[in-house]
Amino acid sequence: MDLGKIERGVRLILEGIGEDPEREGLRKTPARVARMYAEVCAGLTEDPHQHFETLFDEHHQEMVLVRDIPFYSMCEHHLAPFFGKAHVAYIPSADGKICGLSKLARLVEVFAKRPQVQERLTSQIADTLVRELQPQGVIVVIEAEHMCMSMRGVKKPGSQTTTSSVRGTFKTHQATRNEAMHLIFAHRG
Ligand SMILES: Nc1nc2c(ncn2[C@@H]2O[C@H](COP(=O)(O)OP(=O)(O)OP(=O)(O)O)[C@@H](O)[C@H]2O)c(=O)[nH]1
Ligand SMILES: [Zn+2]
Repeated sequence: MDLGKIERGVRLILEGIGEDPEREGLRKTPARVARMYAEVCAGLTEDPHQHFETLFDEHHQEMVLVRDIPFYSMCEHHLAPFFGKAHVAYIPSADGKICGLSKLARLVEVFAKRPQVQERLTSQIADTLVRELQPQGVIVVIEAEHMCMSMRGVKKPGSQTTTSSVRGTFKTHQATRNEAMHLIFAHRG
């Protein structure tokens, strides 16, 4: 990550909007923003595989669901935040390979912390789980609000975008898919 380059860019933006980057309140802003971008885009330099080096053998042939995983990402069109909740479910492989529950949330983080579109975020999580766990099925549902739609442009605060990526059994077996959707959404009444 080239922090100096980001700093120079932020300084140019400040000049571009007619601000004085040398005034007291803004003097450290380019450096702060550079550190912020390094943090919110840290997933670009992370390999999701690192989170799946430790797996457990457990003959659990039913669904595992972690619901309501909060995330923050950056829309790649406007570099404005989009944020919400991810729900990640899988059915372990026939030979019974499971991962630590936190790893599902870590996977969301790796792909959220980079310039994204919600559709790709959803499918990257699903496809990585397929690759790492060879599960019988995976379903990923993401609900998010996009600041580029809330505070600018079409200005529709509160609008929620839902995306899903469905693999394996969840795709071929309607009842299994319905069960996952029920577990994800039913608690909302
Ligand atoms: N499919 C998809 N679109 C997104 C996402 N985040 C933002 N967008 C959209 O990206 C589009 C970019 O459209 P453009 O017409 O190039 O940009 P714009 O003129 O700023 O568009 P407006 O937002 O409509 O003002 C907008 O419609 C955004 O709502 C996302 O995660 N997925
Ligand atoms: Zn946007």
